[in-house]
Amino acid sequence: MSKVVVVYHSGYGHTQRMAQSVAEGANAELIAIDADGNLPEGGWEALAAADAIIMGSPTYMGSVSWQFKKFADASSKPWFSQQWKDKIAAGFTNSAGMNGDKLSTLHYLFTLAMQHGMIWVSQGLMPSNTKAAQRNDVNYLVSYSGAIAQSPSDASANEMLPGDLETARQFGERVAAIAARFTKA
Ligand SMILES: Cc1cc2nc3c(=O)[nH]c(=O)nc-3n(C[C@H](O)[C@H](O)[C@H](O)COP(=O)(O)O)c2cc1C
Repeated sequence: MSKVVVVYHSGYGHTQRMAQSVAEGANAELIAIDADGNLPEGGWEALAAADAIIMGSPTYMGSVSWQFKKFADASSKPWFSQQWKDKIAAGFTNSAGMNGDKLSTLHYLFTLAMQHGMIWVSQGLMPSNTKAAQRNDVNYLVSYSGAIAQSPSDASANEMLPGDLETARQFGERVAAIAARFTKA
């Protein structure tokens, strides 16, 4: 069985809920980047042992949070020995706006994965974009590059929409299925 790790930062809990849904779908280990931008003990080792790494950050000012960026810069250490090369990679983000420049964040995560020589997995879900579309449909926000969610700026993490969380769960499932194809039995 392949090992999937979800590594994420969340300032106020919304992206954490999304990360939990992704991890549920992928049957993955969750690793939280803390408020100082550091991993818990054993975090780097878990990433080194993973077949797939799914990275998540809230969108802050059109990109990842500084805590996630600190983690990304610290990943230059495994980069030196090409530790993550040929691992499966994927990304997700959450922000207050329906758009809010979330794609910039996904592009940043993609670029980080490419720097590491990883293999990027797309969202892979059909868009819900017809006149009949409902806010709680899967992939209502219509992303192709990774999973996205939207939390109004005055909504608590408990109010994350079930459609966005289900989108995240199905995304995790997809990444795990792709990782399994790449993992030797
Ligand atoms: C410093 C900061 C910058 C933000 N920038 C954006 C932004 O560029 N686009 C957006 O849609 N929302 C933005 N937001 C709103 C957050 O993305 C939103 O509140 C999100 O749910 C926070 O996720 P978290 O609870 O995981 O930290 C910003 C929030 C903060 C605190």
